[in-house]
Amino acid sequence: MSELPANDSCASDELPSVLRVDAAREAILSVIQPITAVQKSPIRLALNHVLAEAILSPVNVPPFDNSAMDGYAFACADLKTTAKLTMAGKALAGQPYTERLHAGECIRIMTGAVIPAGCDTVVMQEQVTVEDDLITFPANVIAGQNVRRAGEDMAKGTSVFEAGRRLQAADLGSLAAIGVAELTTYRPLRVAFFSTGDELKPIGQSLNPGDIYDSNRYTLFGMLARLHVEPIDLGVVPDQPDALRQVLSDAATKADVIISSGGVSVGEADFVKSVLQQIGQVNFWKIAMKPGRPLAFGHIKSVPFFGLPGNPVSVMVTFYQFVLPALLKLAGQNAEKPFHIQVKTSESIIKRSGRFEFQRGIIDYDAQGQLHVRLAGKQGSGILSSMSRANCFILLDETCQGVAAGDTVTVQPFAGLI
Ligand SMILES: Nc1nc2c(c(=O)[nH]1)N[C@H]1C(S)=C(S)[C@@H](COP(=O)(O)OP(=O)(O)OC[C@H]3O[C@@H](n4cnc5c(N)ncnc54)[C@H](O)[C@@H]3O)O[C@H]1N2
Ligand code: MOO
Repeated sequence: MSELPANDSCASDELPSVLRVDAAREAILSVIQPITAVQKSPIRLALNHVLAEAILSPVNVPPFDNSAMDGYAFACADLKTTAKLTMAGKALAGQPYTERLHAGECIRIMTGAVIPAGCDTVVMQEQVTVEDDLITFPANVIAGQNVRRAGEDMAKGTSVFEAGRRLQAADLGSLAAIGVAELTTYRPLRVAFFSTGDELKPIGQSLNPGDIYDSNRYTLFGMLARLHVEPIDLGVVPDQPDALRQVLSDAATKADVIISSGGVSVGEADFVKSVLQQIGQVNFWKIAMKPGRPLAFGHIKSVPFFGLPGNPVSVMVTFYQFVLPALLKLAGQNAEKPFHIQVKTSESIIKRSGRFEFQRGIIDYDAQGQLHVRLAGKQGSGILSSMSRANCFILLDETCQGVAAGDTVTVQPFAGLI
């Protein structure tokens, strides 16, 4: 691999006493205690909530054996001696056939209708010949075909969901299917967040020389909004220790977790670490990663605090890699393995050893229909547009010294948060 790009915002890779990415994540998770406060809510309002109770099915789903096809139901044994059966009645979904079935008879049946007593098999109507009430069946009918068994989806008394599950759309349907109207879930996390920096202006105001618009509060808001949290937007805090102290102390009285962006490096206006040290505790503040090396993690009283770096890509990467797993654990959600896949890269990737890199990539199909990944443009930690273009992180570990086109790399697809 040749030279690094000139606009690399993290040029020095040789800083001492930095934590590895996995060690930092473990250190964070080891001090996060899940909340215990719960609430009851109707299932529709529980979408995206974390279940605080295990759910066993009180019923069978489906509740009865029923037809998977529009067609004819009968006792399969009857077809041993004849291919023709006489239609004796009709069963529709919600309108069961209740008479007794005699030998040599079949029932016209619709999808979802109860399988009448005495029947065990259904043939779809396209496969029979109908002459008035006489139905001729094909050969090779298999006993039990097209019958959906009672409880085959969710059996009475068995586990449907474990506590700690974050409820998805399909789950709401499953809960409705077993007749559950209300649930106990953990209450939403209260997440306070703010930006720091004298250069930051809120959108709607005009920019003076040296000013930029505050974008981090919007990316943070967007990622938090995808989770089930109560966001507490504390705005932009100037680069003044007193102001920071005030905002942080106040946030610790009302939030379950506090997130800031900016002011964590070594510049003359970077006060986050020193203020955290005064009013709380700094657990660590440097990680061997790019982007996102300066990340102050600590707590104020018992409230975890994440001081994310100010660069717009760094804020998103560190949120995804550290804040997200912490928020999920804090919210009571069961841990999940990160979803990583191996994909060929269609271009070479520049990387020097030392730090774990999260480059922004696009997983796509090439002209031959093969899955591949390519870079989502420039990789500087200020290139926020690369996050909008990307659909995954390309994970390059500390020892990697660049990747050639055609090599296989590990990618982490964005999971609906970015
Ligand atoms: N001498 C050193 N300088 C820097 C180092 C270092 O190790 N030694 N690390 C660099 C790295 S890597 C990063 S990342 C940044 C992180 O610094 P801070 O967290 O103190 O961030 P700021 O200096 O406040 O801002 C960095 C950059 O991002 C812009 N920014 C900040 N907040 C926002 C916002 N809310 N919306 C949009 N853009 C924002 C800010 O204007 C700066 O351009 O430090 C490097 N320096
Ligand atoms: O550019 Mo720094 O490593 O982004 O976080």
